[in-house]
Amino acid sequence: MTVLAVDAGTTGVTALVVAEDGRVESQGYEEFAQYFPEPGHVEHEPDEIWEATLSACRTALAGASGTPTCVGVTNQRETAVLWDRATLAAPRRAIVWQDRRTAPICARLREGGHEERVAELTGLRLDPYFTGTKFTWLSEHAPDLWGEAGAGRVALGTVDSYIVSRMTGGARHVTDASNASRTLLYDLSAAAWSPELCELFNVPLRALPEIVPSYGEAGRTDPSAFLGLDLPVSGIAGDQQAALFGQGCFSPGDVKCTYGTGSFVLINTGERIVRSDAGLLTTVAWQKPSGELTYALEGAIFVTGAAVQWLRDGLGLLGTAPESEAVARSVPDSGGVVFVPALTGLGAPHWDPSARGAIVGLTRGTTRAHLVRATLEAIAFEVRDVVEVMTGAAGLDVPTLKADGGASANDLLMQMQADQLATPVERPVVHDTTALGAAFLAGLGTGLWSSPEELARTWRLDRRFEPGERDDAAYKHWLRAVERAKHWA
Ligand SMILES: Nc1ncnc2c1ncn2[C@@H]1O[C@H](COP(=O)(O)OP(=O)(O)O)[C@@H](O)[C@H]1O
Ligand SMILES: O=P(O)(O)OC[C@H](O)CO
Repeated sequence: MTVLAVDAGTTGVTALVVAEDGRVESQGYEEFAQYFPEPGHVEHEPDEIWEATLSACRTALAGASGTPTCVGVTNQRETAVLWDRATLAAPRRAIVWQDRRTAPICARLREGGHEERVAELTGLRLDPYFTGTKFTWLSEHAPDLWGEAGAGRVALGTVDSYIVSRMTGGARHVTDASNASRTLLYDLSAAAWSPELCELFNVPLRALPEIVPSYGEAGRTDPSAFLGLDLPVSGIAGDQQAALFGQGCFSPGDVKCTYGTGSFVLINTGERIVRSDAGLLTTVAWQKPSGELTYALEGAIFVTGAAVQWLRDGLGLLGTAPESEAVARSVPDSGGVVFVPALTGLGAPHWDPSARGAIVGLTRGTTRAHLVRATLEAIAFEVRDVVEVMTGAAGLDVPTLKADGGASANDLLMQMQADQLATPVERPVVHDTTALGAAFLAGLGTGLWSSPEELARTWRLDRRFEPGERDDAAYKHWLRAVERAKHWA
């Protein structure tokens, strides 16, 4: 028996067929376009996300031994999507989590004295990252659509809700608690949409999805909409929470970092809602079918792998992202170059939407290899900044870091990370623990697996990176450069 897992990420969609023993039987992947209509704006075409989902699933299913028994969905979080409830067509592009256009709305709400109450209810902060102010922006810039949403004809949601809606032929409009907890509209303690927050952000509650547990049957795929398949959709979670699950971080204190477009460090805090005033977010990790919630503290870094992608696509310095490793290894250090990849502002622990990227320390001797190496170092520094907040202000212990995601394939980056943290970094055989986590949730949801403990036994170590010598002088340069990147736009 197998499970089909769909990971609709920021760069593209991955589909895995996962066997009962946790092995990946087959996979498919399809990139989709990124739209940057104005500086600071990042958009996706929902139809293209759906087409990429179908294509990735087709490839994965073609390599699988039989028909899967259920489907799990995981997704880039916070991205605001709208679609017509009857036709499922999207009337406009989605506003992506990285989009900074709502910085003025956040400032307005802050000036209005709302920040403390929003943080108290949601565990989040007033930052353009989250869905809430993206909806507010739409209400102000697309009033007709907002009228349609209020009348129940247009659905509002995140990428998980959109995909499940498409898979079920429009029969289900749902999201899970982990995704809901990223919207600024979810009351963490009440475990429900907050009417107070919906009013503050001008969001019609009736247009929002029903919140369901992260596993258990949430709907069935419609064969005419989804590749002829009639399967239960039995797992849904935001991608970072799914990765925490896929890494087997089931116990309080377990920590993982996923290196994708951005990097997200999550520590399981069990049944406790732990709050941080040092730049970490409090979030739902997952919700069991019984309703019981597991929470996490999160450090969200917006641009890590995307900086490598920018070297490739924006500057043409690399042919492929994996090439960054050999190019960086061709020099012993970054030659004094420091790159702060604040290309979409800064997230944890700084939270400055007006920060912009900075490259300092250039000389006539600087080569592309130095800049590429400085980019990998920047990723390790950014994660160190977040882990230092976890172990310092938040008083948590991080004895090892479990790493996953596309950029975790980079051995040099992983070694830099272990050195910078002075902590071992462990990478599992399956780097794509996000999709694996969605498969685990879906399989638990249908009884294919009986407990998380059973799943934990399927975790296999690929490589452990032991900490070596760390360059504190380079880190000091990094901290100075970060200060320069702040308050730029
Ligand atoms: N070997 C590598 N070294 C450095 N970066 C990489 C490597 N492979 C992929 N990446 C980066 O990782 C990102 C893709 O990882 P993935 O986990 O698929 O991201 P997402 O889920 O955000 O779409 C891209 O931004 C890419 O530039
Ligand atoms: O698509 P990813 O893997 O970069 O993850 C995006 C996050 O969910 C944003 O919060």
